[in-house]
Amino acid sequence: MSVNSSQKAIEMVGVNKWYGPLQVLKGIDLDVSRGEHIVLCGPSGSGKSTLIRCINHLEEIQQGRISVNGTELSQKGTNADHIRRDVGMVFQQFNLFPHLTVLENCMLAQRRVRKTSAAEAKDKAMRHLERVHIAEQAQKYPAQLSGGQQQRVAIARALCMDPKIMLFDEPTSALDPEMVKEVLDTMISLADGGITMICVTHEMGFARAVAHRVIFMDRGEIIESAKPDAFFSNPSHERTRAFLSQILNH
Ligand SMILES: Nc1ncnc2c1ncn2[C@@H]1O[C@H](COP(=O)(O)OP(=O)(O)OP(=O)(O)O)[C@@H](O)[C@H]1O
Repeated sequence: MSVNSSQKAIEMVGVNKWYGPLQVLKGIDLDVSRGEHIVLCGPSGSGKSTLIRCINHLEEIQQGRISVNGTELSQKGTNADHIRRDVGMVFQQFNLFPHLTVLENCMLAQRRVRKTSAAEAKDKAMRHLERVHIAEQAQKYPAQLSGGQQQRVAIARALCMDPKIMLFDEPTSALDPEMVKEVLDTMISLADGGITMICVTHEMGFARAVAHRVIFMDRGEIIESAKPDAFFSNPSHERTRAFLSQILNH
């Protein structure tokens, strides 16, 4: 797992965000290096999803700066499309188009956004479906697949856009336990390929296996950020210890 710490993939400086009167991000400072893998954890409602959704302007921030691969996201998101070219996102609920086949799901954005030819889009879709071991399901519709298979399609679909950064928002939390491993294995092999990754998850085995850094958030703030060994064996903050004992004993 190589990290190029001289080059920043993501830079967040003094980011504050409110939903009405509720401040959900409080002074977030975060640098992510190219090739770095970050696992973001914390209690429900601590702002994890909001933080990663701000990176590609699915949410607007009110204060602070966010840059992606050296391009600063404008406050109103006028250059969000440019930023999103580099950023793939995978959600808890897969978000596949139900009326399109697996193959069509993987071709759509390539055709619409990149104006790729049908043959090229199909070729790339099949390559990524093979990469996530699901090429044989290409002609099926999402509803005909298991949750784990749908999530692997969602990952393949994101990869078809050649993202430099992948954001995962609790990608396994809607899955039956027996399907979690197949999705985590896919993500581990993706991490081995050197892509920059931020993953919101409570899968601490995954964090130990791939994370360069584990970040703990609580009530809109980054409380702790450490390498996995230190994070798990010797967390420095009481709130991190309480959170870890809760999830590890669950
Ligand atoms: N669209 C919205 N409008 C108003 N409040 C919101 C909205 N989205 C999130 N919130 C609130 O913002 C806070 C942070 O939510 P967020 O989803 O980022 O937390 P989280 O740490 O990802 O939680 P979870 O682990 O439960 O997904 C919560 O209090 C939530 O209720």
